[in-house]
Amino acid sequence: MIELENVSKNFKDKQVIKQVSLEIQNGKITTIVGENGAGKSTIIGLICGYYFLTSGKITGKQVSVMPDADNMPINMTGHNFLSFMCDLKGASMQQALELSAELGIEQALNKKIKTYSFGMKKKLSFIQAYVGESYDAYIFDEPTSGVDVPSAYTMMALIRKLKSSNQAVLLTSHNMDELERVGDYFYILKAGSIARQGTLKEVTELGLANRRYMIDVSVDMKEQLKHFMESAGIKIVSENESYIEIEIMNHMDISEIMKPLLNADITINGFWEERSHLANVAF
Ligand SMILES: Nc1ncnc2c1ncn2[C@@H]1O[C@H](COP(=O)(O)OP(=O)(O)OP(=O)(O)O)[C@@H](O)[C@H]1O
Repeated sequence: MIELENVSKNFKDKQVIKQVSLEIQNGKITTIVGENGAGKSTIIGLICGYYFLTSGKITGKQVSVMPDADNMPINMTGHNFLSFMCDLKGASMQQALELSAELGIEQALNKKIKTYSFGMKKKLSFIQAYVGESYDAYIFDEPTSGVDVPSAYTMMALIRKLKSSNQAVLLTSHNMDELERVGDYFYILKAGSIARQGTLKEVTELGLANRRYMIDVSVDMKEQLKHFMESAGIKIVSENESYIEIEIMNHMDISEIMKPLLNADITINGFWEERSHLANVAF
């Protein structure tokens, strides 16, 4: 677990991180979301001790990090680099080799890193960050940028494994779908400050007084469904060919509508709560 309390950072006279407080808890994937220049990498740099704090406090500093920047020893082979990192971290080379196979770079390990593609270097960097135990947190700064889709999925599955073994993980990415799939807790960073934080459900709430649900209904049953809702006093806020959107008061339990609806013999194909997407609230 790592905790930041009121952390600020100035570069010369420019304050780029402003009173940021956040927690990277064990057994959770914590994410920082924000546009280019919002301050994500600077926060990671502060946690890792690359930069001095201007003010505030950070508790827990044993981190294993996959940095965003490409700063690998390009004249080493991938194998030598991993072996060096495993020695340094007291980690298992066997695990590093297994991860190399999972990410499809095992054939390239005998070659020098300078011959690697961008994505291959990212994979190598991911592996060196992943191996080893007993860290306060594992930090992955944009691990999947420039990585092919299957490998990005593999990386996310591996990160989930860290979470399952009760490790603390901090993840940044510009891929909102990816973050929505794996993130447990979100910090939305805007110009160096936390603008919003919470679970996906919390940060993407529409902020309306009432909740809205979309119902996908077969076309021939739509009128019947509308009639059902109107008789139950439920407001229909929009509709199209095969969907209706209803609004219910926040204090109302949706099962009060669902139970009688299931008994009403109306074929429902789908039912979900309308929420904003992470991208809508983050930018
Ligand atoms: N070493 C530095 N000296 C001066 N300013 C810096 C330094 N590093 C970062 N900055 C500034 O701090 C701000 C935050 O940058 P940072 O790299 O943390 O953003 P980011 O959210 O990681 O962006 P990206 O999504 O592009 O990676 C930017 O305005 C950047 O110009």
